[in-house]
Amino acid sequence: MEQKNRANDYVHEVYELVKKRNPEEKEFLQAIREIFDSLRPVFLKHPEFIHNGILERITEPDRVITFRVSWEDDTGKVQVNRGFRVQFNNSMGPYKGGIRFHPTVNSSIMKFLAFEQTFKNALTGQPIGGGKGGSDFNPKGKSEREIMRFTQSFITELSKYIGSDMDVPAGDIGVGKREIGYMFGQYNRIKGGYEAGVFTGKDPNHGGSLGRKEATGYGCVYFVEEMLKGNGDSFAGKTVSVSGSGNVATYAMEKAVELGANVLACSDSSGYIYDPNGIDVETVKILKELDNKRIQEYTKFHKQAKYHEGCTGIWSIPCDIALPCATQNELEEKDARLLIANGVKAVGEGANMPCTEEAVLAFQANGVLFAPAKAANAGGVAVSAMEMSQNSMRLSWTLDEVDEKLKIVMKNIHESCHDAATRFGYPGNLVVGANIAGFLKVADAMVAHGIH
Ligand SMILES: NC(=O)C1=CN([C@@H]2O[C@H](COP(=O)(O)OP(=O)(O)OC[C@H]3O[C@@H](n4cnc5c(N)ncnc54)[C@H](O)[C@@H]3O)[C@@H](O)[C@H]2O)C=CC1
Ligand SMILES: O=C(O)CCC(=O)C(=O)O
Repeated sequence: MEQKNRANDYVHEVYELVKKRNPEEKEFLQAIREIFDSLRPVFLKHPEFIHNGILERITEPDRVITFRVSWEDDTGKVQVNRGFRVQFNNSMGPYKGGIRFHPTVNSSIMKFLAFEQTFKNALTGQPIGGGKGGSDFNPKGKSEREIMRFTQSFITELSKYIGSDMDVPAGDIGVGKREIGYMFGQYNRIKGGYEAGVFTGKDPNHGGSLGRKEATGYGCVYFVEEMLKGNGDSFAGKTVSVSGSGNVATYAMEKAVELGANVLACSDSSGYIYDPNGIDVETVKILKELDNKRIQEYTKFHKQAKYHEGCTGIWSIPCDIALPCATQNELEEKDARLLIANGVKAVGEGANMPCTEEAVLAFQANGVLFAPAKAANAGGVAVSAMEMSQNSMRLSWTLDEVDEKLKIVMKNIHESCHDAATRFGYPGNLVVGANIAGFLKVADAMVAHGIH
């Protein structure tokens, strides 16, 4: 009992400390609470983590780099944005995590993403630490040249802090292979060499890995399929709603359809489409990947489909499986309650922290199978780590080879989450399982590396 109180007090005290130090950072504090809620049983079994001040240290980033990004728009006007890189924890390997270009980017969002990334990356079983970066630059409405000039300016400053054994950025919202190409080109230009492994998510024709663009979405569906299998079920014949229509959403839809599901709806930040015949993923790819169009345009090619303004309306459509693949806190408690009332069986988080804390609790309390982001969307970074391996070995694996490895990684992550949940007294709770399994790996490494 005394030990239990000590574990509870420790978690509570450190949370209060983090809150005091980061009072305005609501997304960061949300991500901290989500992990802390799972960790109490860990400190009962591992008092050495308390003795080594692991929670105090693991919640403070190694460093946060903030910088000015000046660039000239097409009219010759000087524009200034703010750039970030949060190097959160490198106990498991070089900092690794995407770069986000979106007007909402701020310190809280960067820190929550980098914190989550630390545990996600540990779950993959690959030697990568946690980081994340980005800028409040809005790529919407910018010309190709403006995007290039901005990206070059961004990486000119960031190049001082990254490197293939130091910190390896990749894409995220608003950053795909085009932007990674500009960053890679500018980095090599500044350094005067060719450092293949300094970025991942590169074009497979020049240094990237086949299967990277598909990996997060496919990986999410592989994870959910494992979770369903554990409950005697599968994607076959299920109805699915997928929020977003970007990189993660598109390939989650593609894999779900391949496994026999009927994807009925997807969205973007303006609204959602419902197609009673099932979403035609090739049309979404053409609209989004090639033409950069709004999802509304889908209805021009598929007359039976309906477009609705407002992105959260997508959760009012009855479905068996919901895959939120757009952005943080996009699925709130009211949306969860609608999905539950309409009989949803499983939820898989393709985006980072897309469900609010209240939504997650509602799903769990109502017996909905729930696959948390740091496990379910780890396929992208796992294939990024494979890209780093290929770059080091100076060879390229085939798409089938990468996909086979991805399946194994996702199966292993599911197994370790499932086992950790059982071992620590929360059988079937993959939120607790993912938090504990990821935390144990990072905490063990931090103890081994001494206090610093
Ligand atoms: N790209 C990757 O490999 C990985 C991405 N993620 C996460 O997945 C999420 C999506 O990232 P990407 O697909 O790469 O970005 P993206 O930029 O390719 O696509 C984002 C999509 O979400 C839509 N969107 C934005 N806000 C929305 C909202 N409130 N409701 C509905 N749609 C909205 C956008 O219109 C766009 O279609 C993010 O949370 C990201 O951090 C996680 C792991 C890896
Ligand atoms: O591929 C990577 O390095 C980063 C992926 C990422 O940003 C994420 O997992 O959220």
